[in-house]
Amino acid sequence: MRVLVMTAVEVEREAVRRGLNGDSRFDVKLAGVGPIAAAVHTATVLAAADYDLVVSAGIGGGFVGQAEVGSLVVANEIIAADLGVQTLEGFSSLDEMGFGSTRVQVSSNLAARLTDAMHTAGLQVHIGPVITVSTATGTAATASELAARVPGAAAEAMEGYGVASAAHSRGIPVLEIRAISNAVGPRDRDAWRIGDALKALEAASSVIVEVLV
Ligand SMILES: O=C(O)c1cccc(C(=O)CC[C@H]2O[C@@H](n3cnc4c(=O)[nH]cnc43)[C@H](O)[C@@H]2O)c1
Repeated sequence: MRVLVMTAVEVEREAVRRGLNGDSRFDVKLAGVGPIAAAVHTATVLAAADYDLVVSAGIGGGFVGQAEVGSLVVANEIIAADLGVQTLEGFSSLDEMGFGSTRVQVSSNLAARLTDAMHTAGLQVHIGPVITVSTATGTAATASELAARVPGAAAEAMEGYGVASAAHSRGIPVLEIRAISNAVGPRDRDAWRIGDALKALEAASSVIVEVLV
Protein backbone atom coordinates (compact mmCIF):
# COMPACT_ATOMS: atom_id res chain seq x y z
CA MET A 1 0.00 0.00 0.00
CA ARG A 2 1.31 3.46 -0.91
CA VAL A 3 0.18 6.21 1.43
CA LEU A 4 0.32 9.98 0.94
CA VAL A 5 0.31 12.05 4.13
CA MET A 6 -0.38 15.78 3.73
CA THR A 7 0.56 18.22 6.52
CA ALA A 8 0.07 21.98 6.47
CA VAL A 9 3.48 23.08 7.70
CA GLU A 10 7.05 21.80 7.97
CA VAL A 11 7.07 21.11 11.75
CA GLU A 12 4.08 18.82 11.29
CA ARG A 13 5.79 17.08 8.38
CA GLU A 14 8.91 16.50 10.50
CA ALA A 15 6.83 15.06 13.37
CA VAL A 16 5.04 12.67 11.01
CA ARG A 17 8.33 11.63 9.38
CA ARG A 18 9.91 10.91 12.77
CA GLY A 19 6.95 8.66 13.62
CA LEU A 20 7.06 6.88 10.26
CA ASN A 21 10.73 6.16 10.87
CA GLY A 22 11.77 6.20 7.21
CA ASP A 23 9.14 3.74 5.99
CA SER A 24 9.42 3.99 2.21
CA ARG A 25 5.75 3.18 1.59
CA PHE A 26 4.80 6.64 2.87
CA ASP A 27 5.32 10.04 1.25
CA VAL A 28 4.80 13.10 3.45
CA LYS A 29 4.14 16.32 1.53
CA LEU A 30 3.19 19.89 2.37
CA ALA A 31 -0.39 21.01 1.80
CA GLY A 32 0.00 24.61 2.95
CA VAL A 33 -2.40 26.27 5.37
CA GLY A 34 -6.12 26.38 4.59
CA PRO A 35 -8.48 24.25 2.51
CA ILE A 36 -7.72 25.83 -0.86
CA ALA A 37 -3.94 25.45 -0.67
CA ALA A 38 -4.48 21.94 0.67
CA ALA A 39 -6.78 20.93 -2.21
CA VAL A 40 -4.49 22.40 -4.87
CA HIS A 41 -1.31 20.84 -3.48
CA THR A 42 -2.91 17.46 -2.86
CA ALA A 43 -4.40 17.38 -6.37
CA THR A 44 -0.98 18.24 -7.83
CA VAL A 45 0.73 15.39 -5.96
CA LEU A 46 -2.03 12.92 -6.90
CA ALA A 47 -1.73 13.85 -10.57
CA ALA A 48 1.92 12.81 -10.53
CA ALA A 49 1.87 9.52 -8.63
CA ASP A 50 -0.46 6.68 -7.59
CA TYR A 51 -1.53 6.26 -3.99
CA ASP A 52 -3.91 3.83 -2.25
CA LEU A 53 -4.69 6.10 0.68
CA VAL A 54 -4.42 9.83 1.50
CA VAL A 55 -4.12 11.09 5.09
CA SER A 56 -4.58 14.70 6.21
CA ALA A 57 -2.53 15.05 9.40
CA GLY A 58 -1.50 17.86 11.71
CA ILE A 59 -2.33 19.83 14.81
CA GLY A 60 -5.82 21.12 15.45
CA GLY A 61 -8.23 22.64 17.91
CA GLY A 62 -10.26 20.34 20.17
CA PHE A 63 -13.90 20.99 21.04
CA VAL A 64 -14.34 21.31 24.80
CA GLY A 65 -15.78 18.12 26.26
CA GLN A 66 -14.83 16.13 23.16
CA ALA A 67 -11.02 16.23 22.75
CA GLU A 68 -8.58 17.70 25.26
CA VAL A 69 -5.22 19.32 24.52
CA GLY A 70 -2.53 16.68 23.92
CA SER A 71 -5.01 14.04 22.75
CA LEU A 72 -5.58 12.75 19.22
CA VAL A 73 -8.68 12.79 17.04
CA VAL A 74 -9.29 10.40 14.15
CA ALA A 75 -12.03 11.70 11.86
CA ASN A 76 -15.10 9.59 11.20
CA GLU A 77 -16.26 12.32 8.81
CA ILE A 78 -14.60 15.41 7.32
CA ILE A 79 -16.88 18.44 7.15
CA ALA A 80 -16.39 21.92 5.67
CA ALA A 81 -18.27 23.66 8.46
CA ASP A 82 -18.19 27.22 7.14
CA LEU A 83 -18.96 26.51 3.48
CA GLY A 84 -22.34 28.04 2.81
CA VAL A 85 -24.25 31.27 3.17
CA GLN A 86 -25.17 33.39 6.16
CA THR A 87 -28.89 34.21 5.92
CA LEU A 88 -31.05 36.37 8.12
CA GLU A 89 -32.34 33.10 9.60
CA GLY A 90 -28.84 31.73 10.19
CA PHE A 91 -26.21 29.65 8.40
CA SER A 92 -27.21 27.53 5.42
CA SER A 93 -24.70 24.94 4.17
CA LEU A 94 -23.79 24.27 0.56
CA ASP A 95 -25.73 20.99 0.85
CA GLU A 96 -28.87 22.81 2.01
CA MET A 97 -28.49 25.26 -0.86
CA GLY A 98 -28.26 22.36 -3.32
CA PHE A 99 -24.82 23.32 -4.60
CA GLY A 100 -22.79 20.29 -3.57
CA SER A 101 -21.55 18.55 -0.46
CA THR A 102 -19.66 19.84 2.55
CA ARG A 103 -18.91 16.32 3.74
CA VAL A 104 -16.36 13.73 2.67
CA GLN A 105 -16.70 10.24 4.07
CA VAL A 106 -13.56 8.63 5.45
CA SER A 107 -12.53 5.02 5.18
CA SER A 108 -14.50 4.03 8.29
CA ASN A 109 -12.94 0.59 8.68
CA LEU A 110 -9.41 2.04 8.61
CA ALA A 111 -10.39 4.90 10.92
CA ALA A 112 -11.78 2.44 13.48
CA ARG A 113 -8.72 0.16 13.25
CA LEU A 114 -6.37 3.10 13.62
CA THR A 115 -8.26 4.42 16.64
CA ASP A 116 -8.17 0.99 18.30
CA ALA A 117 -4.44 0.61 17.62
CA MET A 118 -3.68 4.08 19.04
CA HIS A 119 -5.70 3.23 22.12
CA THR A 120 -3.83 -0.06 22.50
CA ALA A 121 -0.55 1.86 22.17
CA GLY A 122 -1.58 3.93 25.19
CA LEU A 123 -2.44 7.09 23.29
CA GLN A 124 -5.40 9.26 24.26
CA VAL A 125 -7.56 9.12 21.16
CA HIS A 126 -11.10 10.05 20.16
CA ILE A 127 -13.02 9.32 17.00
CA GLY A 128 -15.52 11.87 15.70
CA PRO A 129 -16.27 14.50 13.08
CA VAL A 130 -13.37 16.81 12.24
CA ILE A 131 -14.43 20.14 10.79
CA THR A 132 -12.48 22.24 8.32
CA VAL A 133 -12.72 26.03 8.52
CA SER A 134 -11.14 28.81 6.48
CA THR A 135 -11.04 31.05 9.55
CA ALA A 136 -9.79 29.48 12.79
CA THR A 137 -12.32 29.97 15.58
CA GLY A 138 -11.42 32.72 18.04
CA THR A 139 -14.52 33.31 20.14
CA ALA A 140 -16.76 31.27 22.43
CA ALA A 141 -19.78 32.29 20.33
CA THR A 142 -18.31 30.83 17.14
CA ALA A 143 -17.24 27.66 18.97
CA SER A 144 -20.82 27.18 20.22
CA GLU A 145 -22.27 27.90 16.79
CA LEU A 146 -20.00 25.34 15.12
CA ALA A 147 -20.68 22.72 17.82
CA ALA A 148 -24.41 23.19 17.23
CA ARG A 149 -23.98 23.08 13.45
CA VAL A 150 -22.00 19.83 13.61
CA PRO A 151 -23.23 17.80 16.58
CA GLY A 152 -20.40 15.80 18.15
CA ALA A 153 -17.67 17.75 16.34
CA ALA A 154 -14.41 16.66 17.98
CA ALA A 155 -11.77 18.82 16.31
CA GLU A 156 -11.27 21.83 14.07
CA ALA A 157 -8.49 22.42 11.55
CA MET A 158 -8.02 24.14 8.22
CA GLU A 159 -6.98 21.55 5.63
CA GLY A 160 -8.91 18.28 5.94
CA TYR A 161 -11.75 19.04 3.54
CA GLY A 162 -9.33 20.30 0.87
CA VAL A 163 -7.10 17.23 1.09
CA ALA A 164 -10.13 14.93 1.23
CA SER A 165 -11.84 16.57 -1.77
CA ALA A 166 -8.73 16.07 -3.91
CA ALA A 167 -8.48 12.40 -2.87
CA HIS A 168 -12.23 11.82 -3.27
CA SER A 169 -12.20 13.24 -6.81
CA ARG A 170 -9.78 10.43 -7.73
CA GLY A 171 -11.65 7.74 -5.80
CA ILE A 172 -8.84 7.35 -3.24
CA PRO A 173 -9.80 6.61 0.39
CA VAL A 174 -8.97 9.30 2.91
CA LEU A 175 -8.32 9.70 6.65
CA GLU A 176 -7.77 12.73 8.87
CA ILE A 177 -5.77 12.70 12.11
CA ARG A 178 -5.45 15.75 14.37
CA ALA A 179 -3.24 16.17 17.43
CA ILE A 180 -4.90 18.72 19.68
CA SER A 181 -2.80 21.81 20.40
CA ASN A 182 -5.54 24.11 21.73
CA ALA A 183 -9.17 24.31 22.67
CA VAL A 184 -11.63 25.64 20.08
CA GLY A 185 -12.82 28.91 21.58
CA PRO A 186 -11.56 32.32 22.68
CA ARG A 187 -8.20 32.94 21.01
CA ASP A 188 -5.33 32.52 23.48
CA ARG A 189 -2.25 31.86 21.40
CA ASP A 190 -0.01 31.66 24.52
CA ALA A 191 -2.00 28.65 25.72
CA TRP A 192 -1.38 26.63 22.55
CA ARG A 193 0.61 23.46 23.38
CA ILE A 194 2.13 22.92 19.95
CA GLY A 195 5.12 20.93 21.29
CA ASP A 196 2.85 18.45 23.08
CA ALA A 197 0.63 18.16 20.02
CA LEU A 198 3.61 17.48 17.75
CA LYS A 199 4.79 14.72 20.12
CA ALA A 200 1.30 13.18 19.97
CA LEU A 201 1.35 13.48 16.16
CA GLU A 202 4.71 11.68 16.05
CA ALA A 203 3.39 8.89 18.31
CA ALA A 204 0.25 8.57 16.18
CA SER A 205 2.36 8.31 13.04
CA SER A 206 4.30 5.36 14.43
CA VAL A 207 0.97 3.58 14.97
CA ILE A 208 -0.09 4.37 11.39
CA VAL A 209 2.82 2.28 10.14
CA GLU A 210 1.58 -0.79 12.04
CA VAL A 211 -2.05 -0.47 10.91
CA LEU A 212 -1.98 0.82 7.36
CA VAL A 213 0.55 -1.37 5.59
O1 LIG B 1 -1.96 32.20 15.69
C1 LIG B 1 -3.10 31.77 15.56
O2 LIG B 1 -4.05 32.17 16.20
C2 LIG B 1 -3.33 30.65 14.61
C3 LIG B 1 -4.63 30.32 14.27
C4 LIG B 1 -4.85 29.25 13.39
C5 LIG B 1 -3.81 28.52 12.87
C6 LIG B 1 -2.55 28.86 13.21
C7 LIG B 1 -1.42 28.11 12.70
O3 LIG B 1 -0.38 28.04 13.30
C8 LIG B 1 -1.60 27.41 11.40
C9 LIG B 1 -1.12 26.00 11.47
C10 LIG B 1 -2.27 24.94 11.59
O4 LIG B 1 -2.95 24.94 12.75
C11 LIG B 1 -4.10 24.10 12.61
N1 LIG B 1 -4.91 24.48 13.74
C12 LIG B 1 -4.49 24.33 15.01
N2 LIG B 1 -5.43 24.68 15.86
C13 LIG B 1 -6.48 25.12 15.13
C14 LIG B 1 -7.75 25.63 15.50
O5 LIG B 1 -8.12 25.76 16.67
N3 LIG B 1 -8.56 25.98 14.47
C15 LIG B 1 -8.19 25.84 13.19
N4 LIG B 1 -7.00 25.37 12.82
C16 LIG B 1 -6.14 24.99 13.77
C17 LIG B 1 -4.58 24.42 11.20
O6 LIG B 1 -4.97 23.26 10.53
C18 LIG B 1 -3.34 25.07 10.54
O7 LIG B 1 -2.87 24.34 9.48
C19 LIG B 1 -2.28 29.92 14.10
